[in-house]
Amino acid sequence: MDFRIEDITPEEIDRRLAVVEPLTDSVRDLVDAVIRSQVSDDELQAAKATIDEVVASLRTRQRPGGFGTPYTREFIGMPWGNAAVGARNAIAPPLRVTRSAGLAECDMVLGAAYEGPGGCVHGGVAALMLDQLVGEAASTDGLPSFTGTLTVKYLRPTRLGALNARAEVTGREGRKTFVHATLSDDDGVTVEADAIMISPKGFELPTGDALPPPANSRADRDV
Ligand SMILES: CCCCCCCC(=O)SCCNC(=O)CCNC(=O)[C@H](O)C(C)(C)COP(=O)(O)OP(=O)(O)OC[C@H]1O[C@@H](n2cnc3c(N)ncnc32)[C@H](O)[C@@H]1OP(=O)(O)O
Repeated sequence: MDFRIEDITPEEIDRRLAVVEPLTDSVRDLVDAVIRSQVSDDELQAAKATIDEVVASLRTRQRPGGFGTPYTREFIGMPWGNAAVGARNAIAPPLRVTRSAGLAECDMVLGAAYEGPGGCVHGGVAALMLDQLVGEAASTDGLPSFTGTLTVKYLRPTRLGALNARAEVTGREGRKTFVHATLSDDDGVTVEADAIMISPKGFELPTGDALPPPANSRADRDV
């Protein structure tokens, strides 16, 4: 797993987020617009040419590989490429997770970009959301952990739209943390998951303290 220190202040984090979050929002909006657009073929082709120009301009300077999760010297993580929460990742809804001891929760709106069966959330997307939540719940004591096993049970179709996800630690055994998670709509639970999360062998925080919550968005930073 890549680990790098980015020696910046909380103010600099906020400044960078203020630039990238609106950009990512625009790209997210673009994805939705392309899926649902009913303009003519000529207009679609013109849009492609404009988008290709923007992509070429962004590619003039690129990071090799993924974004990774840089940490400040105070161990504030910046998982900005993360597929569920990343501030620079338009694939992420993005989730805005609230955490307390052994608990992680978030509201989200999953639109057209997350469709599997017509009008419903893709099963893999539901699993992605719950995987993030179980990871967040298991990590609230400060130790990061990997998903070892994630068992997902789809109780009924999840309609696209407003949803809530919740994960709660149910037990710990050595390096293993057990977590139960649910995805719900207004009528109740649609998907539930159980996870066995494993902390890496010999991993200790350099400070011996719990990690502060990651800085995924300006909203998180305001908490
Ligand atoms: C805040 C951040 C949120 C991030 C959320 C995102 C979460 C993710 O998606 S993480 C990415 C997906 N997961 C992965 O890529 C993990 C890949 N797997 C691995 O790296 C390793 O197999 C790992 C770390 C899980 C376990 O390896 P290792 O530490 O060597 O395990 P090992 O020493 O053999 O076993 C330790 C214990 O865990 C158990 N265990 C090991 N692997 C698993 C597993 N896959 N499932 C369940 N239990 C397991 C063992 O049985 C053992 O239990 P016991 O102590 O009772 O005997």
